[in-house]
Amino acid sequence: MSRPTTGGFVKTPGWLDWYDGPSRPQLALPAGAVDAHCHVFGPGERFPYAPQRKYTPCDASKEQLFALRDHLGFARNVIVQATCHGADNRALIDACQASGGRARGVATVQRSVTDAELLALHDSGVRGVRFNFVKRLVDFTPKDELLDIAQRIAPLGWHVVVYFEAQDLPELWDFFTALPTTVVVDHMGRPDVRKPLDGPEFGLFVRLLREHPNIWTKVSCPERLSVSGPPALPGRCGPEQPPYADVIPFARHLVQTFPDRVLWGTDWPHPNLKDHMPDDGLLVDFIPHIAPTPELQRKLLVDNPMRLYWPEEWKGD
Ligand SMILES: O=C(O)c1cc(C(=O)O)oc(=O)c1
Repeated sequence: MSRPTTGGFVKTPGWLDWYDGPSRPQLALPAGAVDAHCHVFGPGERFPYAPQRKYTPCDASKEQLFALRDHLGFARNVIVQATCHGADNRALIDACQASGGRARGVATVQRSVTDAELLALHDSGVRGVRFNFVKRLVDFTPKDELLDIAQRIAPLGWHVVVYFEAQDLPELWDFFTALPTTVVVDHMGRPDVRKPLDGPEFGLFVRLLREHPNIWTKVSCPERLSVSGPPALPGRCGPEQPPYADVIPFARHLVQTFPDRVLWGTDWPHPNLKDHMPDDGLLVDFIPHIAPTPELQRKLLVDNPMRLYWPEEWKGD
């Protein structure tokens, strides 16, 4: 079934809609598990997409996100502002407010944001800002503006989420390591998984985390990073043939080396995929391949996101 986009918007040609009727995961998620990277899109008629966006998605509402959360067995969501909404955080705020405390948000703000606006975002559940360096998604923002924003949000106890491609890390290194907050790197810094795990490119990323204890990463989006599959689709993968096998060594290395600084998320509704749309239930079943023990799974899915997003409720040590 083709998903609509409302409000007079037209989906980007070739747009892949999110997967209809995902399977129920075989993995029994630990109690209180958090999907720490997902988005809401619109609906466009209520929350229009930003004029400067680089793509127009199908709508993906908060009700649909919360239904997926319950179906997969997650307790909570961290909703990350998608670039198609620019710095207009209304859809994100609406979703956080409607969640009954079960969703936190990562917003996108401009330098012109006022202190009162930041406090209102905090009251809605926002706990971080996102800086995006992926050229196909955003126009360039000068680094001094971003640093200014980071300095403004630091006193609120917020963190910075960054999204970039592996080949751009050398140029971004000094900026990232100067940030005054916890820094969370989206999607493992997008490694090229055809390159060796112990090669210079991924090695630089591992060094970034090793030398900077304030830097965390999301071991998410194998469906974006995989080159040789197989995809997380019914009949295409299984216990003997895990999905996205070429991504597993990279993600597992990060989980095992930095078990207290990794997060996991579905990335639903999976913007801009070109090849296939994963079954989100099978994506959850990918987790044991990268976090092979119950303890690693608990840190990845409960302890770490709770410590970062719900510290007042986190009872761990
Ligand atoms: O790779 C992407 O296309 C992508 C886009 C967005 C966004 O548009 O915000 O977020 C993501 O996490 C990933």
